[in-house]
Amino acid sequence: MATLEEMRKELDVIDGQITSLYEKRMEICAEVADYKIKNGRKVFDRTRENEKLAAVAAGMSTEFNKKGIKELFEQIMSMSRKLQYQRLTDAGALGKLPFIGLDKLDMEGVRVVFQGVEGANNQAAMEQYFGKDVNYFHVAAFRDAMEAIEEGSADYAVLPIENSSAGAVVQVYDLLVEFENYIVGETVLPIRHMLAGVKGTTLSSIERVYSHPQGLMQTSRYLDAHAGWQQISIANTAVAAKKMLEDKDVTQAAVCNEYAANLYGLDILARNINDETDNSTRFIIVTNQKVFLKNASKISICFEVPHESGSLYHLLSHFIYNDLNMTKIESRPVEGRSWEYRFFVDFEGNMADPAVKNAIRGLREEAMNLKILGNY
Ligand SMILES: C=C(O[C@@H]1C=C(C(=O)O)C=C[C@H]1O)C(=O)O
Repeated sequence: MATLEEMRKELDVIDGQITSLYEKRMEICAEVADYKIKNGRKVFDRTRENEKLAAVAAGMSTEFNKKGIKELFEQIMSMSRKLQYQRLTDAGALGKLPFIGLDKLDMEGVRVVFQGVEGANNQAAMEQYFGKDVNYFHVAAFRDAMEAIEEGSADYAVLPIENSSAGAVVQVYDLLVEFENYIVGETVLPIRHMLAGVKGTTLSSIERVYSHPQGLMQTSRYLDAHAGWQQISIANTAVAAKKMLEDKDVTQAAVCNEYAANLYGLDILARNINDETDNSTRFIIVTNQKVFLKNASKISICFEVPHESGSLYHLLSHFIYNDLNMTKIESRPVEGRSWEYRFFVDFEGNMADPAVKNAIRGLREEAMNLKILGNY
């Protein structure tokens, strides 16, 4: 039997042949790219790739090798496509993305919509982004806010997209797909619960505490330590704060944010009483124009993947290959197609950057229904 050293020498010879054949193959792929640039052909040809996979598998004698050679050729062809996208980018053949770059967002005299009532966290987020003097109105549902910007009764909507402890606001993700509206900004609001009452209220005068069930739950450690306080659920934290102002009763207090406490002229009796100290919500700023800030640094996209093994893996390779840092991935069911998913990906980058154009080009050809949700 051959020694390990002898077997390794044999492998080295074979690997030398594979590597030089790989280089030769890639040179031809570069010529294919030039042909495609000249003739306006797409890089990705799924039929040709499937035929190739079947052909290489047919040449194998065992099931194990059939599977292995297919995996290997999937990788080889994926590299071939990436080389071709690169050449298309270098040749300036990527075309323009249908988004207009702006130096700054139009903030003059704009009208902003948020969902909820006066004093809601959505309003606090809006003021954090647009300033206190902004012209605004509020609506009952997230969908109403999307409709308001789509039809132009508002220029921007402020919508919660993700909470640091509760996770994604899934309705907003689905609405971003449904509406032709785009993300142009984001703002993160710390959610801090306060105990607030009308002037004269003290910790010892309180008998009842009102808040949204979430507000009561998120502050249960603090509230439960006061055995004599009855905890009562109410529509939301801002409504609880408003009730304190209306009732002017020192035997009751509200769990609400500082913004609502100030809005309704309440005294804050205890600050930051939430069990989790680091509780914040990320809000997006949405408009109906396809615009992006020239200094934008984050892109949100979504796409559906073909129902085949390895398809998400292949699509995500466009980020890795183009050195783009993915910051978030979320999935949602595709309506009307049970067990199929739409993926939402956030990554760092600007649309004017060739690496981004390159990745988007690849994703657009290889994924289904790619949508750029915004660059901000
Ligand atoms: C090289 C081509 O481009 C792509 C890459 C392929 C490959 O590397 O074999 C096959 C089909 C295309 O998706 C081609 O169109 O032939």
